[in-house]
Amino acid sequence: MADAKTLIVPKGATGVLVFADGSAVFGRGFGAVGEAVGELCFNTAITGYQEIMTDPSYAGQVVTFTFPHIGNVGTNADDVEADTPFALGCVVRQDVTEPSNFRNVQPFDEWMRDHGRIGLSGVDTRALTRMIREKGAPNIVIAHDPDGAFDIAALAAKAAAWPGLEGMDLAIEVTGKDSRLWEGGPWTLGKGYSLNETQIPFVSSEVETPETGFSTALEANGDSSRPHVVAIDYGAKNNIFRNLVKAGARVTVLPATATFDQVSALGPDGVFLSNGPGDPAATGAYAVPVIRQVLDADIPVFGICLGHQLLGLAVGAKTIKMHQGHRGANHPVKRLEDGLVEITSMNHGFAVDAATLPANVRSTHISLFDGSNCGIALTDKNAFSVQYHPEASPGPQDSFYLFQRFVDGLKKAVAP
Ligand SMILES: NC(=O)CC[C@H](N)C(=O)O
Repeated sequence: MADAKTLIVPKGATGVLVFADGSAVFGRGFGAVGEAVGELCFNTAITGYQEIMTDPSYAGQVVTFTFPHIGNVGTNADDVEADTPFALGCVVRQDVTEPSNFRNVQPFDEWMRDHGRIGLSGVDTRALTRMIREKGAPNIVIAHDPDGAFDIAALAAKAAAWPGLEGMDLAIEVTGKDSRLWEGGPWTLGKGYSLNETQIPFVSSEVETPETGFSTALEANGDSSRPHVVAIDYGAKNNIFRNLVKAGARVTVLPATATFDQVSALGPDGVFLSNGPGDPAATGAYAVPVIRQVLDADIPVFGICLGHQLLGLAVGAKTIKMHQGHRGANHPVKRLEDGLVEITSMNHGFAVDAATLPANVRSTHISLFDGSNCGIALTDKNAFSVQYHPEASPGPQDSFYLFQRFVDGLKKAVAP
């Protein structure tokens, strides 16, 4: 890493990461030409770069992949967790090569370019990861210019001026704007995504009416013998909804700003709180009052990641910004009820501070990497949440049981 004052852009460098202190890491740019400012984090997953790039929880962040070969299987229309990438860009060790996979539709670098995302290759990602581990996730600018005409001091000033993720509500920017009915279960080889027949007829993807809000959704949403989960979308990964369907639910998705009246008008058997980007405390300003009303109404609740942090805030706990966060597909988590270890998918930079949990909330899971809180359950209500990602995508599917546990609990609730 070189100092800004002595910095000369090396010959052939077409991409750069610039830090707020003026230091820089050069490489080769790919994908979109331009620059973006955000937080740099690292992800240790070996597979699933397209799911990672399209996870809305990465809004405001640039991902450096520790696995050296990224892009080598190209991209396709199925391996996406949202309609578009949300990570601002990525940093990789090897240059992106010609895709080699029967599922490839478009090379990764073209896909990045078409979606306005900046890539940087040829970087010593091990050194970068060690630096983040030691100093914490930094604010950076990533830039790509085929002529290598970088004004490092100006880019460093932009990185320094960026306020950082703490205090930033990004859920409001990435949430779906309309209510929608979710259809379809998980992907299988040769079949793609299953369309769950009991979820049909699919009447409309926009069921909001100006007078009644979302109240027409219930009739529209298929088989009423399946428990109805109303999912609040703070920046949800699609595979969460697919897993809820697989577990037997029918799912209506509402925007992050949905009011309690809009939620309850749908007659939910359960409410799901999704993952999402940014600082939970900032999103909590409007999300927490709604979640408290849901809890007061004794509607069962399940939350994942940001949804976990928001449930924590709703019961009176505090959230904290972590030093470097957890991002990868191999994170061991211990289930405290019986000591079972789940290997999990993770993506978070904030956490629930277990020391602030009130008496009626127990810690259910902890990280075996650093002992941080990874799950909570209320002792006096049917409400629980986990910090990690049981929907995988990418990652192991050890924790699918959580979807089943939630939906089975609702079936009991709706049984005659
Ligand atoms: N995946 C998520 O939901 C992330 C939650 C939150 N934005 C965090 O960084 O901790």
